[in-house]
Amino acid sequence: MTNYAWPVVDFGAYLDPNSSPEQRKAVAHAVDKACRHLGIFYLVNHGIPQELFDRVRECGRRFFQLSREEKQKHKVASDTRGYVYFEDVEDGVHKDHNEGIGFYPPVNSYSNGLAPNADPISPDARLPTVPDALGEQDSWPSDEFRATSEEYQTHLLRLHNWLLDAIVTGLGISTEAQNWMHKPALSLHFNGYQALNKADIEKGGISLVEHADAGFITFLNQDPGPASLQVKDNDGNWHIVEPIPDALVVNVGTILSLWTGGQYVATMHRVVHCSSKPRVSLAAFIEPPFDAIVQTLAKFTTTGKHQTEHPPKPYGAHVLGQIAGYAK
Ligand SMILES: O=C(O)CCC(=O)C(=O)O
Ligand SMILES: [Fe+2]
Repeated sequence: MTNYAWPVVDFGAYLDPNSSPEQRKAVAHAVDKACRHLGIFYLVNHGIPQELFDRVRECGRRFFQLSREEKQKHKVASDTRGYVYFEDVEDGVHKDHNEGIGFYPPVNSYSNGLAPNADPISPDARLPTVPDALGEQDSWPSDEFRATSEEYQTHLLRLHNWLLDAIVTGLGISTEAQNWMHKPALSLHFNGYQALNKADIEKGGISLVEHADAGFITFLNQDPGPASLQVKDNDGNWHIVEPIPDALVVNVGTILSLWTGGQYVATMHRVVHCSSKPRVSLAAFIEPPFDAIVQTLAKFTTTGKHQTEHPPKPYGAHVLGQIAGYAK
């Protein structure tokens, strides 16, 4: 296990209306380089007020401090939305040990009563609907929790549009062919971790099992310490992602990797939390709407690292397959 100097991308130039095209290109180049390496980087000067950055994580911390009984009230018969508790132990060692609460827009192409072209990020999209492919509707712990989360989402969606601009500049493509990217589905998943026990620490217990995120890109807001997130390199070695206060950790998901024929790496990551201080993180997943067709972009079908066939399919089919895979 080593500490690793992950790239730090200063996004200030992208957000500053006075910066030159060259300054913006330099940022786009830094994003491109990081995505090709292991698909992960810190983003600083991202424009989200520090106070909000901490306040939204604090909502999660207060929620996870509630009794199990209180938290269970937010279970919504889904492994994705609402409150979830995972504990998988084999021979006294944890393979998975975390809890979470997730908020997902309705799956608009899967018979939840919304028209297929409903804007998944419009306020209407979060009105109560019948259960959809991800389970029942969101269950917010409080109005304050919801208002803070929505304030944070608004900032993230703005940031996503800028980052998307940097990504397409870095890749030398246009977004025209993928217009869903301008109205993505944004989901929030708060994660809570208690310390792994002594046997876990001695025998390699895991808090959150190794995975790549299913969507396009993830913005992670992690506790300032201690370090528990780890990323796997191409040789199978794990490296710690030390928290940098106020920095977002950005990582590539499987769809952005698929877009680029594997030139951008879907970051393999996991969490091992050993400190007695509980840890909270907030993952914001930028995803295509479920009815968007995802496939490798024409530019990369012959230049991508992976020449395997990826027939175009709706994102919904892709992500539900991935969820089914986890559930095995
Ligand atoms: O807690 C973390 O640092 C990572 C969380 C994560 O990987 C996820 O929610 O997908
Ligand atoms: Fe993840």
